[in-house]
Amino acid sequence: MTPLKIGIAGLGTVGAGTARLLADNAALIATRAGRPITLTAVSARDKSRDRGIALTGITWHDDALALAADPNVDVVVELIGGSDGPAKALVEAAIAAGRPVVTANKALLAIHGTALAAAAEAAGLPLGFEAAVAGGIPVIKLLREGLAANRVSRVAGILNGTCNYILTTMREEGRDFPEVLADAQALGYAEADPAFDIEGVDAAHKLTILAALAFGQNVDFSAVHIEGIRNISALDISFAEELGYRIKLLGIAQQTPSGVSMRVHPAMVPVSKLLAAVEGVFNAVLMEGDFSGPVFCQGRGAGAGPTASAVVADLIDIARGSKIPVWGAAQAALAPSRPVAISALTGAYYLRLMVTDQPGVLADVTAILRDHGISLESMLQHGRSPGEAVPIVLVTHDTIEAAISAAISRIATLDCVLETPALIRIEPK
Ligand SMILES: NC(=O)c1ccc[n+]([C@@H]2O[C@H](COP(=O)([O-])OP(=O)(O)OC[C@H]3O[C@@H](n4cnc5c(N)ncnc54)[C@H](O)[C@@H]3O)[C@@H](O)[C@H]2O)c1
Ligand SMILES: N[C@@H](CCO)C(=O)O
Ligand code: NA
Repeated sequence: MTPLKIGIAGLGTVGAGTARLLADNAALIATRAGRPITLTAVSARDKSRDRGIALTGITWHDDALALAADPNVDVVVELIGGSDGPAKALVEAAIAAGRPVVTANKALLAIHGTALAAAAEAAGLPLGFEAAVAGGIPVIKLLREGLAANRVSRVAGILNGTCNYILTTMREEGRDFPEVLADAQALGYAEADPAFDIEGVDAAHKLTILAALAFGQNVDFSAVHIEGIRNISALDISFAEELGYRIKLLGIAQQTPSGVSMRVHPAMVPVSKLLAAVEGVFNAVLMEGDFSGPVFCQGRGAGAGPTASAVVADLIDIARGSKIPVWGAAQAALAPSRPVAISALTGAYYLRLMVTDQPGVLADVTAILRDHGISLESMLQHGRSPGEAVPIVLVTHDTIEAAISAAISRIATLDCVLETPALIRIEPK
């Protein structure tokens, strides 16, 4: 059978992992794809680096753009990364040259996904991106194909392996944030700039992609409310535990009467929920279809093996001649997104204050909450240290975010409040 010839740009964690998988499972892949999938060309920065993969007989291009024009390449696999620059130029050039593209680049798709899909559709070419969201979990296929008959009301997930690994390790081992981040980088989980992980941007790229598929809308990264995990302290992790929650960085896209609300932020997840038990580098996504009911999937969200698994799944689809629309419907059928402001969100909140331990503090704080119509479910304070700084935790009943934000702005100005208050949204029980 004629092989499908692959050119890979970028031989880092994912690129080298993909080359390894194509070699190690070649016979099985050929059987399932109906023909061999063969690596014929690569482009990377450093030709002399040992990546543990054999590159003999494979064409080396110093310029990744040359892959798009190489007559010995049928499919271009973009594993460089970055929303613009060489990754975007390569994907555009490959489509213009009539080559299908597979990419793991969520930043590129979240920002330029509409234009790239339009170009691919006009050229009648597949554009695969299973690896871009939740690594080895086949969540793109699940939403676009498995749940294609459903009206989806909500997608919620743990979408960043680095953050979940950091939060899990901080809780289990009581280690500090920077030290655990260095581990995640060494394991190949983090983005080239790990700020994308810890600031929630990477999870927001992935949520943008999931929301486009789930709600039949164009990608709209700018509509996502984004908060990362930089300010999550060991103190909040331990209070969460005491209250029966785990702190997770969640990405949530939800249909509301006024549009699709999209947000990424740390959340207190009740320990009884499936998402609370997803630990380490694992990702998970919970989807609600009107006929399917809830669908939950879990797997490794980052790292060479899981991500390569998703890249090669897309290559097998292409070898099989699959013709699935990039975003699950013709480009013309997709709607613009209708963003919903975070201030309109309703839910319960965890509020932790560092205050001076003195009479009247709680009365001042609760008076402000009362003035904003916010009622309390519970309160925690441990021990007494008169005149010293102590943490107090307040858990609210459901309230509108605009009210709690306004209340916190006032609480932060009280003399007895010593630090910026910590506010964490609570997922429903
Ligand atoms: N690491 C993961 O777990 C993971 C998981 C899912 C998706 N991704 C995505 O996969 C892509 C690659 O990530 P990675 O972790 O392998 O990154 P990486 O930094 O390990 O690898 C990227 C490689 O691209 C090379 N490169 C840079 N500019 C180039 C150019 N102009 N031409 C050719 N090569 C060039 C770099 O030298 C580097 O080796 C990114 O889009 C990332 O977001 C990564
Ligand atoms: N940096 C990403 C890689 C997987 O997309 C993560 O940690 O989840
Ligand atoms: Na995936």
